[in-house]
Amino acid sequence: MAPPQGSRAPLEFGGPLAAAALMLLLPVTMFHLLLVARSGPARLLGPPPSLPGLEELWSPWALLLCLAWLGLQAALYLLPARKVAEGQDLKDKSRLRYPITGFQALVLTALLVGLGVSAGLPLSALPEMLLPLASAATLTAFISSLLLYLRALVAPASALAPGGNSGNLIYDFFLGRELNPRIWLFDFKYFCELRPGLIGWVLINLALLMQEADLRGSPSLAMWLVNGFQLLYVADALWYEEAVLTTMDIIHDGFGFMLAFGDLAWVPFTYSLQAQFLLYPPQPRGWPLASFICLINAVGYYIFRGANSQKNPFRNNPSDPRVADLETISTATGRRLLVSGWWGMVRHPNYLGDLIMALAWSLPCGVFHLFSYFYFLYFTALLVHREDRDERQCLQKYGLAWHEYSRRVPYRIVPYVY
Ligand SMILES: NC(=O)C1=CN([C@@H]2O[C@H](COP(=O)(O)OP(=O)(O)OC[C@H]3O[C@@H](n4cnc5c(N)ncnc54)[C@H](OP(=O)(O)O)[C@@H]3O)[C@@H](O)[C@H]2O)C=CC1
Ligand SMILES: CC(C)CCC[C@@H](C)[C@H]1CC=C2C3=C(CC[C@@]21C)[C@@]1(C)CC[C@H](O)C(C)(C)[C@@H]1CC3
Repeated sequence: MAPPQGSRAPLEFGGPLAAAALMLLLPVTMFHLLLVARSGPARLLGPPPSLPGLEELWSPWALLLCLAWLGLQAALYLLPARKVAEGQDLKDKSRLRYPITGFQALVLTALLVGLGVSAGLPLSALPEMLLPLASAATLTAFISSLLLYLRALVAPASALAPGGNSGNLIYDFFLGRELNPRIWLFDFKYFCELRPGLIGWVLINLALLMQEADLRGSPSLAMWLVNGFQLLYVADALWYEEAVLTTMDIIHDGFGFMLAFGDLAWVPFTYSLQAQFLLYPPQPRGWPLASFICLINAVGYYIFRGANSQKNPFRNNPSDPRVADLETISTATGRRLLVSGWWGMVRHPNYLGDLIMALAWSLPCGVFHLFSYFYFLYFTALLVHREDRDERQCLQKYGLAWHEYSRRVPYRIVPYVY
């Protein structure tokens, strides 16, 4: 049921036609990249590799593995939580509760995988299954989005997201209609955003590292770097799990195809492209270069973590001693905006740190292969677009106060550049 005329949010992502195109283009791009990655010298802009047969693209075992993975992560989500956090205020001023079990899920998954490998589980065979696994994840995302769309038909208007309820079936299916679809404490969007895809990503990376060890006797330094950096990123996301409750995806976006596909398929299969790339050909890296790349990653992480660790406590409790000294401006909504610290440097310091890390993840693959920079290029486009969406949402929320913030902090992501 669409909200009454007049209360509809402006269409984002280019409207229904672009949403339809994206629903086709995103899976096609993902499969293209997976095929290119295993085709020897991986060329991003080269001719598409020949299409594999159906038996290479689909396997019922891969679907079973995918569902078992989701089942395992769901079971770990439901384990007794070290903490139950509250989300931000909803329209009716109530707050939802979220179990904080992400890091524990990562550690338990690592223990289970460790036990499995020592009992003979052939983890290094996983990369051979990436294509059918990606097909299974795409199908799961598609069916989940369909069920979520149907569920939203009977949801009360108060449960719907600000966007994603235009009345256009394709657009709403893509963006997602319900803001927080959940059954009791099991919140589907929160679960998918942080668990199966992120933990699946580092598991694929680990399997690629083990495959490289099988192929060459030991993993290369470049492979260690990519694995280490990305494990740090995922472990950080799960350690600071609560911080995801103040992100745009949880507060603003509905749960539809974009996030379901993004979380379940796009993240594990395209975010692991650098490790996939590193299997062919070997990329010898010396320690001086490796140390420099580590330094770039450390700078990115420092900015990313610093910025998110200022915004999140501030949003939960503005008088939190960690942020109480920061300068703020008031807004007509009663909420304040940080104008000093990281948020006084640019308007999206967390994006800046994230982008610097993205660069550090590609550098171990060398500078001659555009393919290994796919993540960096895609991520730059994603964050520039996301920043633009957020800017419009904040302008709508905070009006004059946002203009004042933009005047005081004129750069969006990169100081003196953008
Ligand atoms: N690896 C990946 O694929 C991706 C990673 N990310 C990362 O996820 C994280 C979250 O991103 P995202 O949700 O887009 O953005 P933010 O975490 O920056 O959240 C934006 C919101 O923060 C609040 N805000 C903005 N400016 C201020 C300020 N000066 N003071 C206080 N609050 C402010 C506003 O919400 P309000 O005022 O209503 O609280 C705004 O809508 C980022 O670190 C990003 O890099 C994001 C996308 C993809
Ligand atoms: C496929 C489409 C083009 C877009 C899909 C976008 C999604 C892949 C991303 C949207 C926001 C995300 C976030 C993270 C992962 C990628 C998606 C789901 C995040 C969980 C990564 C780890 C970070 O520490 C974070 C801040 C917790 C991120 C939150 C946003």
